[in-house]
Amino acid sequence: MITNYRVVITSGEPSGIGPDLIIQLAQSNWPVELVVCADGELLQYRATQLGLPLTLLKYQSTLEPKPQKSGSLTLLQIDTIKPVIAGLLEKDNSHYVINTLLRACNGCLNGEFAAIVTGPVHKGVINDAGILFTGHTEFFANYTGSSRVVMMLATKEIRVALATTHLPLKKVPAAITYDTLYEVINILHDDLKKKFSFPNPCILVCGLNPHAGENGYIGREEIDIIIPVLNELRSLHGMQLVGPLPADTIFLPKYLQRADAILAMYHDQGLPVLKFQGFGRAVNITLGLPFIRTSVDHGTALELAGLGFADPGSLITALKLAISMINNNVY
Ligand SMILES: NC(=O)C1=CN([C@@H]2O[C@H](COP(=O)(O)OP(=O)(O)OC[C@H]3O[C@@H](n4cnc5c(N)ncnc54)[C@H](O)[C@@H]3O)[C@@H](O)[C@H]2O)C=CC1
Ligand SMILES: NCC(=O)COP(=O)(O)O
Repeated sequence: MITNYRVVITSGEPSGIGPDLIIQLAQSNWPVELVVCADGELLQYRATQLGLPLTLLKYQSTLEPKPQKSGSLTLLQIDTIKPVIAGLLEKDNSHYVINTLLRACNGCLNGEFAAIVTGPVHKGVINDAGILFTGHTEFFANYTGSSRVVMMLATKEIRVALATTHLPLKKVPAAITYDTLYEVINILHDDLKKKFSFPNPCILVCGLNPHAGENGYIGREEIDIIIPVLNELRSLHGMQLVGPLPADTIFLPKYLQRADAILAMYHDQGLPVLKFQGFGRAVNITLGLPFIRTSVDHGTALELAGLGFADPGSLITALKLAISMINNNVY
């Protein structure tokens, strides 16, 4: 296993559970150096609230990366703007959140970090601060100039990718164009091969409308867009694409057993099933970025911050997946 590299972790919303989870993560040895983009004072204060030991080591990019010892984290200091109170949003600290993302992203682009693992942010409060923000996925895509990225959430048992990400529901149909869907399936197919080692992945594709449109009587997107894209990709590249299938039955075990991934047309078509099946141990992965990015499957859970009830399972799984992707040399 390659161990001499650094993974950068962002704290996410400072008043949420992100800091708690990172401190919990630090209670084990890790084979790689964990560089946390966060405010050290915030982490120390939260560690005291949680009653957990924490030593912060100053990040020095010129030193050789070292495996991270239990009870410690390497700190890349980013200052919060206002005092942080667990559970209480403060819009001015949104600039802190964005600064952590920018620093971590730049570090991935310049080779300082082998992967980024993100803690949960609060999209609403970032917008309250006057910063247009719909999610990390779109933020990293824009910042890196990636023309198209794909959000995929995965447990050990299922992988659910999304054709559209954080969009108001009424904008979804217009966003599912021939070109978009074509690119999304290409990225998904490519990454399932390269990053998840499926030699000839089988992707099940949801319809957009109830009953996948019922032959056009309950919507035409299947006939006008989805079927032509699937046909083209099958005939040009020999992809194993099944569908469009009705989204209400696509997750039945008999379909799932042949699927390497399910492609849902929109956020709440696919993610409720995934979260019902594996909340707390799923990972959110952005496909199509120039670096590895994994994240938690949950949000900021403000009501749990600082209390010691937040489950670090998803963050731990996200970090383990990032490490295994680095070791499989997927970039
Ligand atoms: N990766 C990210 O940055 C994500 C951010 N969000 C943001 O989080 C904010 C809150 O979103 P919600 O819809 O309330 O979802 P949420 O995931 O924060 O909370 C949903 C439920 O799950 C529980 N929960 C969440 N994480 C938990 C954990 N680690 N351990 C134990 N229980 C946990 C919460 O207490 C709550 O009952 C929103 O602003 C949303 O945009 C949501 C999802 C992902
Ligand atoms: N439901 C997933 C989510 O909201 C996280 O999105 P992102 O911030 O990773 O883009």
